Amino acid sequence: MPDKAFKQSNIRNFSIIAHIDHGKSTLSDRLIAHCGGLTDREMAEQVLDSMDIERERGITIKAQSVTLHYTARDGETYQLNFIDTPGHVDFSYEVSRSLAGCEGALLVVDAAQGVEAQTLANCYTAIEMDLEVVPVLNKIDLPQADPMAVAQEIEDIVGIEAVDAVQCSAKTGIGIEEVLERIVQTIPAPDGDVDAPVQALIIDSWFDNYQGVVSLVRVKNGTLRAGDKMKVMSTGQSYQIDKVGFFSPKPTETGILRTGEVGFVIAGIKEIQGAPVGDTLTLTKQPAEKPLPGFQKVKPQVYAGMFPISSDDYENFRDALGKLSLNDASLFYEPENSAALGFGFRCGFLGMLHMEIIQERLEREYDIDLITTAPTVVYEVEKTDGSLVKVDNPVNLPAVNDIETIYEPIVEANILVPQEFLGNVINLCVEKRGVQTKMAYHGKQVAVTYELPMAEVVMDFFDRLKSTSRGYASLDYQFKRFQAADMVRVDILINGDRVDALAMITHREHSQSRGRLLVDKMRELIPRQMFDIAIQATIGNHVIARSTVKQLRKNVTAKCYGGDVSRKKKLLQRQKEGKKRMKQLGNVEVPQEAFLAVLKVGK
Ligand SMILES: Nc1nc2c(ncn2[C@@H]2O[C@H](COP(=O)(O)OP(=O)(O)OP(=O)(O)O)[C@@H](O)[C@H]2O)c(=O)[nH]1
Repeated sequence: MPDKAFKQSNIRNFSIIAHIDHGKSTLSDRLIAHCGGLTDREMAEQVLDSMDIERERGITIKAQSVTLHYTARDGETYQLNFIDTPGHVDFSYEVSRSLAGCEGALLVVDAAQGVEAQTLANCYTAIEMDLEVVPVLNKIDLPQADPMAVAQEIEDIVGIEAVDAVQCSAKTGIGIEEVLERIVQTIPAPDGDVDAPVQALIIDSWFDNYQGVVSLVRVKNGTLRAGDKMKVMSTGQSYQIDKVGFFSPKPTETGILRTGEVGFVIAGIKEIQGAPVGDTLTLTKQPAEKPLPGFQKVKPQVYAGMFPISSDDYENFRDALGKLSLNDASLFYEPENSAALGFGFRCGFLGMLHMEIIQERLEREYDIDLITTAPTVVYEVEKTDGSLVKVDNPVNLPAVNDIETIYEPIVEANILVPQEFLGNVINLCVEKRGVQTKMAYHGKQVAVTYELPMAEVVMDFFDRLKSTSRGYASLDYQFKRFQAADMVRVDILINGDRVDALAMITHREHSQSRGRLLVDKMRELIPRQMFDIAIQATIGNHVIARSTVKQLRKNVTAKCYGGDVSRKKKLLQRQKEGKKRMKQLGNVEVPQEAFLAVLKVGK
């Protein structure tokens, strides 16, 4: 195939920036198919979304890459390295990491939907990183597609030229060759010096049970070969390179990765932290003086406790978190001990979706059953003695008498919404204690900016925004500052015992109603038992709401008359499975849902 006539000037490294559902996966598959990367059978499944969870949720989470060879109309064969990026608001960090390996990005916009906020944020990241942004109008086969209006919208809102944007339909295949031609013509070839000491940026690393750590790298200078001795610059550790190659999308060994190329490196690294993302690889025999700049680190925004239901799983859990955090630098964890839930970890996430995905991966890939506590943001607390502490766990909020002021994190949220739903969006923002700072009309769309408490945004804001705008509003947000707020801790007592894992921090204004909703919700969720269960919400010693689960022995088999034993067994089995997700608190059994009930009372 390609290799004999290798030319650095014929390499094009690019990513695709697109809002969810605008057709990134379909377009990727088209590009792969056009360049002959896979057989029809292999194409039957969308290939780039490799993890099960991604496929089920239909979203792209992890950066992956594929190398294609395209013979262009000018007769030259180009090597296209396409690095996939995730599309959800929680994962903009991973986008910047993928972009760090590229010279260009396709901005894919649904020609029937127009620009959305998330595309915007990622697009600005690409522009800041000096990438060539190539607009692509997708879904032109749809009758409601309006490519000219959307091109104008791109110019107005994103601020890049788009009048002659490529138009295509990833679904029917129209315009796909034009997209490839545009990539070749407008995205610059990588620069970089073949003769300089090797510098390769680790875009991603993951743990493979057979190969050890596999890293996806972008070679910025020099050449990496199988058999070379390489050094991980941050740790100073050296390893012999076993295999190098690229994904086609199947892993293909080439024995060599040259300046400008993107591919994998396997070097028998067994320790999980051996090749951190953002790090630089060089060779021991002629090491580079400095590592590459890497990319900006992100801090987790949301924290929650995660506790294995069975304490036997604790070590596995620690190990699994280590493996997951290898290619997810934004996942934070440290041991936490809860009186109610035992030993577990306090984990930090970028947002709620990130949290759900990690929880699902732990349960599915590592087979660990977990109880997750309600997520909370990080507060700054000024104490009466003048000291300032950060609190990411309601349990650690200092005693009321020791608190001078609590500061809550405020985000700036950019929302794009069609005019007809603007009223609904404004109402939602007001309900969430938002303050409007900007509003501008762009054709049919309105761009509004609000300052909102992060605690309100991370809970159910995104879902509410979507449902109030029939899915049309889009959101992007970033941390702005800390601001003094009248926050209180609401505790939950079950039969008089405070359950540390159920505490929440909330605004005083909402504390009464949320406490009420929470105890009512708990009453629904906690199954009746052999005795009455009192549920109370308190602030300090003050009870703000109470509720009781009346005693009753739920006898599910009573419904089966006669002697159908197998049906009876099945029912008992089902009841047992239902119990698996219960946690025994004192003599009360509390289901997992109760620990997340706070999320359901976000009003
Ligand atoms: N009519 C039409 N539908 C398309 C086109 N491209 C994609 N779609 C459809 O749009 C939907 C979303 O496409 P995907 O490719 O999964 O979108 P995505 O942007 O990859 O979504 P994420 O992976 O969630 O980021 C699917 O139902 C596709 O079949 C197109 O050109 N025309």
